[in-house]
Amino acid sequence: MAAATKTSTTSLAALGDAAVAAVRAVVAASRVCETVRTGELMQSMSKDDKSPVTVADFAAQAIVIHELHAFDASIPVVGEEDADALRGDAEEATQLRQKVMSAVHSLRTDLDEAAVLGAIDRGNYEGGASGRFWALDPIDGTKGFLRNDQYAVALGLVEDGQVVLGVLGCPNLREDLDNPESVRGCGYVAKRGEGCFKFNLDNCESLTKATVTSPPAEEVRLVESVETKHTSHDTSAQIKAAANIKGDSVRMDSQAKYAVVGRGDAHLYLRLPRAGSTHEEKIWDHAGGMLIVEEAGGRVTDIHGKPLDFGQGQTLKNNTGVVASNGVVHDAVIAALAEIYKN
Ligand SMILES: Nc1ncnc2c1ncn2[C@@H]1O[C@H](COP(=O)(O)O)[C@@H](O)[C@H]1OP(=O)(O)O
Ligand SMILES: [Mg+2]
Ligand SMILES: [Mg+2]
Ligand SMILES: [Mg+2]
Repeated sequence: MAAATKTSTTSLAALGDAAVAAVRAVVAASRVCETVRTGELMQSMSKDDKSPVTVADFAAQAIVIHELHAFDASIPVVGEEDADALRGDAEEATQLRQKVMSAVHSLRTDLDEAAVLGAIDRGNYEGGASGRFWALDPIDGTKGFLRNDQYAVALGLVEDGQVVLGVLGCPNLREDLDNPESVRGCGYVAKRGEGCFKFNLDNCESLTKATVTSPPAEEVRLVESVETKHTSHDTSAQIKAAANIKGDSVRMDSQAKYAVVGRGDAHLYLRLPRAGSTHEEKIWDHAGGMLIVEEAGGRVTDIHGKPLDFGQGQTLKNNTGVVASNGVVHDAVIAALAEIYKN
């Protein structure tokens, strides 16, 4: 890799106050998640939709929203979690609540139960096409987190339906996908019109520019979900063949997939609805990651080539699936998808 030049490094402060607040909040939450993942506080439960949520999801949402509120209390938050499961005297709720408090206190001893539950529940905004709001996934890829695999703390700032700031904390991601010895704990921040930057989660004040890369067909690498319910692996194999993409395929949980495309380690991320799926993608699953890839010089659309529409409430109801790429392979992939999905 080329040595850093003056133009390829910058300070977090140069991206402005909202970026500073967002990055510091994500870094703090990433720390708490790692404390839970590697310590004694892990507990998970199943939500109504059968997806898992853990002590760390709640603690991370509390930490991020507390910090964002201190930055600007007037900006509402669309967050994935709420505190219902932590309230009341039932044994499971009490146990979970105590562990969430211990997780938060590993970093912030000043927050009491009311502050923590209140912060979590402040993430109840419905979103929409006008005004500003944060979209927060306190742990994206909870299944990956539980497998000690990839997960991300993901945050986006949406302004009149457009993502203007994106931050990802990927505590279990190494700096180089091809080097298992490389440094672990990667952060990313993108500001609309100002580029995409990477940082080490241990030092978020110093940023290095991140850009997509465009290798020959033999080296174009696909990233896709580990979970077979989240994407069609069969269809992605067909797309690779049709679009002349010949590199390897890497399966990885969470928005870490956007991060590896944005930094140039992978070149195409496909999220392809399975036949008959009625799943609407949530805005917090894409807001942060999408801007990381776009500002790194890549392209992000749905499977029909339409831009993702973040102004429709909590879900991307006007979109189907996601294609994120280095830009160069994008049109061929969309053409191949049109052939496959017409049937
Ligand atoms: N049936 C589903 N189809 C697509 N995505 C899903 C589905 N169920 C949950 N998800 C969400 O998919 C994302 C992770 O998927 P992947 O790791 O495959 O990219 C997460 O945001 C997860 O939520 P969560 O934030 O609760 O982990
Ligand atoms: Mg979830
Ligand atoms: Mg998610
Ligand atoms: Mg989540």
